[in-house]
Amino acid sequence: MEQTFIMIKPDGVQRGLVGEIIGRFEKKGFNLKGLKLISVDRSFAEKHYADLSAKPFFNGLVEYIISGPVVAMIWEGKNVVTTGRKIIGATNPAESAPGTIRGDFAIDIGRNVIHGSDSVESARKEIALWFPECPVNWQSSLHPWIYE
Ligand SMILES: Nc1ncnc2c1ncn2[C@@H]1O[C@H](COP(=O)(O)OP(=O)(O)OP(=O)(O)O)[C@@H](O)[C@H]1O
Repeated sequence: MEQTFIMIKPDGVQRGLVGEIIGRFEKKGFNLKGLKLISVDRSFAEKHYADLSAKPFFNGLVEYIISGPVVAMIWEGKNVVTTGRKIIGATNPAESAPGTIRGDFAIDIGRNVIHGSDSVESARKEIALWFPECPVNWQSSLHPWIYE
């Protein structure tokens, strides 16, 4: 089954949005396959955002991600990468629809609360980076109540 990497950024942790965000993914029907509260150092944050290293906001983005602990998660389910991005909302909260996480809880693009992988391939790379240990292997008993 498809997996995605979701990270609640330091502002989301500081603002007490962890339970709310996890609840949205759980209630949708996705399965939590990995979860940890972790502070990352500069070189790790630079590695995670390596694709954006040429962007003018790169240094600010790295400072933001290392400014406090983040919650790193693996979520699993059918189309979870694309649907996860829909649950999260547009990158710039000014353009995120109400009902999405960023639409409901964020104002500035540089404090947009959450990250979600943008493709199955990025999810694979990000899960390998953030969860080098083997995540717990379990299956939800709700499967037949969520999938036809
Ligand atoms: N113009 C900007 N100014 C400040 N920060 C920005 C800007 N554009 C993007 N960012 C930050 O960089 C992150 C990564 O940007 P990207 O273009 O990959 O968007 P995204 O894929 O929606 O976000 P994420 O990777 O966090 O899910 C954004 O979530 C945001 O925190």
